[in-house]
Amino acid sequence: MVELQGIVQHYGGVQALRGIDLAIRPGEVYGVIGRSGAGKSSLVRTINLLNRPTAGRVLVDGQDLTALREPRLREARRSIGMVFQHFNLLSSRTVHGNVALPLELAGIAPLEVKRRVGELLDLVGLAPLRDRYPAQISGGQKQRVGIARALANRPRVLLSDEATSALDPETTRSILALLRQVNRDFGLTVVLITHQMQVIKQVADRVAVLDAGRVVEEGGVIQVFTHPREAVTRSLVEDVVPQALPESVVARIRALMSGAATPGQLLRLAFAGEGSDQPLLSELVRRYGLDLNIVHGQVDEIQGRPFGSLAVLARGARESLAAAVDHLRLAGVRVEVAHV
Ligand SMILES: Nc1ncnc2c1ncn2[C@@H]1O[C@H](COP(=O)(O)OP(=O)(O)OP(=O)(O)O)[C@@H](O)[C@H]1O
Repeated sequence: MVELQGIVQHYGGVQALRGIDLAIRPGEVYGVIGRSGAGKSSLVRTINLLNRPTAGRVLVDGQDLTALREPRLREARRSIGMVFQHFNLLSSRTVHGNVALPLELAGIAPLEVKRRVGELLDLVGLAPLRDRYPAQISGGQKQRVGIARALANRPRVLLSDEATSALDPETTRSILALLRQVNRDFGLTVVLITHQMQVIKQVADRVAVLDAGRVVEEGGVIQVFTHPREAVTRSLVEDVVPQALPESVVARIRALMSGAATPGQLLRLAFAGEGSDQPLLSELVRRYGLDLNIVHGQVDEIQGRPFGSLAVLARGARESLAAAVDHLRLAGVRVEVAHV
């Protein structure tokens, strides 16, 4: 469990964090998103006191890190691993040497270091490259070294500061799969900050939205992505869950609605999880005799659970339309009757 209580971070006159309270559950993957400058890096760096906050407390498994002094602080920090956007590998050390470093610093005996590094390199799939130098491996491989190094002291928490931002989409997917794997296999709590919503969509359980140094929204990823409350969240998730209908679609709907004899309504449907497995639209046609025309939409997946949004032009008697909207809402679908 990672608890942040009243975290404030000032850099001279800049107030980067203005009172953050968060409780990150053991074993979850927790995402932090926000615009550039929102304070994401500052926040993740307070968790291992890479940045010591101006005020507030950081508790890991109930231990207040902000109250510790060396050498106990150094020891406590070993329970928190970190991976970085630009990998931060030592160019003068081999792959093996980079992963060995934190173990050597912790005073582990050379034979044990060798054994543990061997295991870690197997885990991240880099055993054959153990004698290469960072300049001789790809970005994705460098990040695997970064992850192996972060796991060396068997941490309980792994912090990821834009770990996939410098990687192409395919490599990103494989690194995220690795993070998910270590999260599951070791029950590791992962806190990741990213500006890539695809990353959150793929691996996070819960997400916090940071804006100007404050948490403005927090919740399960499906909830936050499909029902964003704040304007900043809506604009961030626009990439993966489009909020506004494209102009061309609006124009097409207007054309379809004008000149039609039967009254029509544009319904914006947002659904997540189990509801999306039901044949809801065909039921609306059968039960309420509606004419449906899907004008825009997408169905996607968050951690294996379907979610999506549809814009449907529905035509039929006024009472039938109202009954159909109730029917959808009862089935757990969020419905907005949109005006175009
Ligand atoms: N060492 C520093 N000294 C002075 N100001 C800083 C320092 N680090 C960050 N800041 C300022 O604090 C604010 C938050 O920065 P931070 O890097 O935490 O945001 P971020 O959300 O991670 O941004 P980005 O996504 O662009 O990396 C910004 O206004 C930034 O300019």
